[in-house]
Amino acid sequence: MVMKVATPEKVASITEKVWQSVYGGSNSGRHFYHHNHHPKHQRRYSYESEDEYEDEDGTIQLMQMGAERSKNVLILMSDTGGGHRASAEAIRDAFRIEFGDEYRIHVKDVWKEYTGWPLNDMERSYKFMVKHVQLWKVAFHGTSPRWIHSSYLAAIASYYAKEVEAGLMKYKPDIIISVHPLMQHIPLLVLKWKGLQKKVIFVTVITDLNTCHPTWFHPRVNRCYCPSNEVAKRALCDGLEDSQVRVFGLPIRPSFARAVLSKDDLRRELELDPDLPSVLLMGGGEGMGPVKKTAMALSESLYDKDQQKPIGQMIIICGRNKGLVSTLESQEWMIPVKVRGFETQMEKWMGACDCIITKAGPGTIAEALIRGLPIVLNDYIPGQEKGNVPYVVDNGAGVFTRSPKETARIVSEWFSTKTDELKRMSENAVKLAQPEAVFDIVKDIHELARHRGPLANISYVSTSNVAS
Ligand SMILES: CCCCCCCC/C=C\CCCCCCCC(=O)OC[C@H](CO[C@@H]1O[C@H](CO)[C@H](O)[C@H](O)[C@H]1O)OC(=O)CCCCCCC/C=C\CCCCCCCC
Ligand SMILES: O=c1ccn([C@@H]2O[C@H](COP(=O)(O)OP(=O)(O)O)[C@@H](O)[C@H]2O)c(=O)[nH]1
Repeated sequence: MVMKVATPEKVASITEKVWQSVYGGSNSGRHFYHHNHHPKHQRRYSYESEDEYEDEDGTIQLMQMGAERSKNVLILMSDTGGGHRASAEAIRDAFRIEFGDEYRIHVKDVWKEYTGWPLNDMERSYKFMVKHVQLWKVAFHGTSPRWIHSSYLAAIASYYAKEVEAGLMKYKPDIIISVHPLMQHIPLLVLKWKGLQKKVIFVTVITDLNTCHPTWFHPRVNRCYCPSNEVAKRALCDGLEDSQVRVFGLPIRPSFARAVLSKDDLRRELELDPDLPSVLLMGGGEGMGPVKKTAMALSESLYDKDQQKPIGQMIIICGRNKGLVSTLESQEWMIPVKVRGFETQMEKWMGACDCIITKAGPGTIAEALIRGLPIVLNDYIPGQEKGNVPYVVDNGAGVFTRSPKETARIVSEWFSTKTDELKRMSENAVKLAQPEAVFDIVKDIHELARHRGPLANISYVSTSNVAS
C-alpha cells in the first residue's frame, strides 16, 4: 500500500537532491562527491528495507513495511528526433496496460539531467549534424567500428561515472531499458564498476528498422529487441548470441494497436471534409525534409482545373518545427488544408487519412503500416534511416522519391486513376505491420524479471570509487 505526502519546497538543485536522497547529508559539488569515499559517509540502500522514495511529481511515497514493492523500470531515451521518446512512451503505456502497479516506469534522459557536455547536449548537436548531412555521414560511419565508439564511450563513461551513477541510482532500477543507440555502453560500464551488472536487468529496444548504428549492439545486455530480421542479423553478426536476440517489431504506442476508430468518425472529430480522400504530410517529430515544397506541389496536383474542384485534401503536421507552421499558415491553398504543430494523437490523424508522405523515420513508418497507409518516402537521414527505404519499397508498402513534383503526381494518381494501386499498397502495409510488438516486448521483459527471482533483494550500496 502506498501513501502520498507532500514534499518540502524544492529548494535544492537536482544534484543536491540526488546527493541527499542517495547519500544523505549535503553536497558541495563534484569534487566533494569524488573524494567522499569513507564507508561512514555511505548510505546503504536495500529494497528489502526500503521505506521511502521520491515520485516523479516530487511527492514522497511511503511504502508500508511488508507491502509488495513495485519494480522500478528506468527507460533511457533522448529527444534526438521524435522516435525514441515515442517508443519509450509506448513501452511505458504497455507496461501499465499489462501489469498495472507491478512496475513503476520512469522515462528519462539521464544524460541531460545529470551529466555535462557533450552528453547533455545531444539534441542540439544532433540537429546541427543532420542539417549538415555530410558531417552526419562522417560521424555515423566514422564511429561505426567497434574500437572507435567503444573507446570514445568508455572515456566518457569514466569521466561522468559519478554523475551517471547518481542519475541511474535515483530511480533504483530493477530493470533498465535503453531505447537509444548511445545508451548501452555508458550505463553498462557504470553498472559493472558498481558490481550491479548481474543484479539489474538491462535490455535494449532498437528503434531503427534496418541500417542501424553498431552502438545499438552491446554483448552484455540481457536482451536485444530487434524490430526486424534485418536488424537481428546485424546483431548476430556483431557478436550477440541467439539467446539475447528477440524479434517482435518496433514498439508503437498502444493507442495505435488497441483503438478501433472509424475513418468517418475521425474525419468528423477532426473537422475534415468527409468525402475527399486525404493525404498526411509530415517530417518526423522535428518537421524535417522537403515539407513546404511538397505541400505547394500537392496544392496544385490535387486541384482538378477542368472541373474547378479539389480531388483531395491535405493535413500537414509540422511537429516541433514552429517556423514551418507559421510559413505554411500564411500560404494560399487551392485545396482544403489543415496545418498543425506537434500532435499528441497521431493515431487519429493517421486514421483519418488515406496515404502519408514522410521522411523515412522508423516510428512514423511503423505507425503508418499499422494504419494501412501507403507511404511516399521523400527523404531519409543518411546512415540509420537509409535502410528504411528498401524496407518499405521492397515490401510493396510505398514508393521513394525526393522530387516534390513526382510526389504530388503519385498522390494525385492514387486519388484518381490508380486507386487499385493505393488499395494494394494499403494491404501490403497492413501485412508488414506489427501492432502487438510493444506488448510482446513488455511481456518478455516481465518473464525475464520473473526468472531472475526476487529483484527486491537488490542492494544498492553507494560504493565510492566507480570513477577509478
Ligand atoms: C574517425 C572519424 C571519427 C569521426 C568523428 C566523430 C566524432 C564523434 C562525433 C559525433 C558522434 C556521432 C555519434 C554517431 C553514433 C550515432 C548512432 C545513431 O544511430 O544515432 C542516431 C541518433 C538519433 O536517433 C535517430 O533519430 C532519427 C531521427 O532524427 C531516427 O529516428 C533514427 O531512427 C534514430 O535512431 O543520434 C544521436 O543520438 C546522435 C547524438 C549526437 C551526439 C553528438 C555529440 C557530439 C559531440 C562530441 C562527440 C562525443 C563523442 C560521442 C561518442 C559517440 C561514439 C559513437
Ligand atoms: O506532431 C508530431 C510529430 C511526430 N510525432 C511522432 O514522432 C515520432 C517520429 O519518429 P520517427 O522515427 O518517424 O522520426 P524522428 O522524429 O525520430 O526523426 C513518431 O512516433 C510520430 O508519430 C508526434 O507524436 N507528433
